[in-house]
Amino acid sequence: MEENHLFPVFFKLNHLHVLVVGGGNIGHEKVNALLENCPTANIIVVATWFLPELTELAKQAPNLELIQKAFSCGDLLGKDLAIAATNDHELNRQIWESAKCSKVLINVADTPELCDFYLGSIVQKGSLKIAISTNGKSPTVAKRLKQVLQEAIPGSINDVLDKLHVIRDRLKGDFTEKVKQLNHITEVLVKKD
Ligand SMILES: C[C@@]1(CC(=O)O)C2=NC(=C\c3[nH]c(c(CCC(=O)O)c3CC(=O)O)Cc3[nH]c(c(CC(=O)O)c3CCC(=O)O)/C=C3\N/C(=C\2)[C@@H](CCC(=O)O)[C@]3(C)CC(=O)O)/[C@H]1CCC(=O)O
Ligand SMILES: NC(=O)c1ccc[n+]([C@@H]2O[C@H](COP(=O)([O-])OP(=O)(O)OC[C@H]3O[C@@H](n4cnc5c(N)ncnc54)[C@H](O)[C@@H]3O)[C@@H](O)[C@H]2O)c1
Repeated sequence: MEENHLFPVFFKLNHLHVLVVGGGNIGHEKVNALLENCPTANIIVVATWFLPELTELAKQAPNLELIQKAFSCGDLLGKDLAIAATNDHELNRQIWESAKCSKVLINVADTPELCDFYLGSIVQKGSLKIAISTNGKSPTVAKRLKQVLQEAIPGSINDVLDKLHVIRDRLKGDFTEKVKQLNHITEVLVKKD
């Protein structure tokens, strides 16, 4: 069976600066995904035109800026992550090349082979977040699995996390002892009977 070699991490987008090139359907979809996860994400979108939905989003999101212009290499200055989401395949490749020169991690929406990272399908229940990837094979299956998990995981998981957080802060003793106690308290979560 082919393995998925992607390494998942959870970025703090309010600590980073993201450039999105393209403000059409996919640019809008990607910005929406970023903001749903982090409403205060620092995002600049550069595009020759914008979907009205994006213009609306920019009125609400405090750190989302839209700049109407054609892409130039300088747009990557000071950015940590970039998403190339224009409808011009050759331009997306040029944006990738510029990002590589600037050591900016990039997602090229129409070319998975060029992506340094993929966006995942995200399940959210309060503090809990699960990211799903199909190795780029079927984003639609990722979306469906998200729906299944969103239904299956009870909302009460957030109370469990809040309580465990309090207990974790209160536990005394050395690290090994803490781990032992936390494993004991949470045993019930994996017990089958
Ligand atoms: C998970 C999600 C996250 C997000 O975007 O936020 C995401 N795509 C979503 C939806 C979606 N994307 C597409 C459809 C149409 C049906 C279909 O093609 O299946 C639908 C379904 C829909 O919209 O209903 C089309 C599509 N997608 C890519 C290509 C290019 C190609 O494959 O060549 C094309 C063809 C374009 C064309 O044909 O022109 C590429 C990628 N899409 C990824 C992520 C990365 C792989 C993730 C993984 O490992 O599974 C990767 C590799 C790169 C990236 O974009 O990061 C989000 C689910 C949102 C949710 O959870 O609700
Ligand atoms: N990864 C995914 O999830 C996914 C899903 C579907 C489609 N796609 C791919 O995404 C791409 C974009 O599709 P779309 O529907 O958003 O296109 P679109 O036509 O809706 O939008 C194109 C955007 O690119 C901008 N643009 C074009 N030339 C530019 C330039 N020189 N400088 C700056 N901005 C420029 C336009 O201003 C516009 O905002 C397509 O290639 C499609 O194959 C990816």
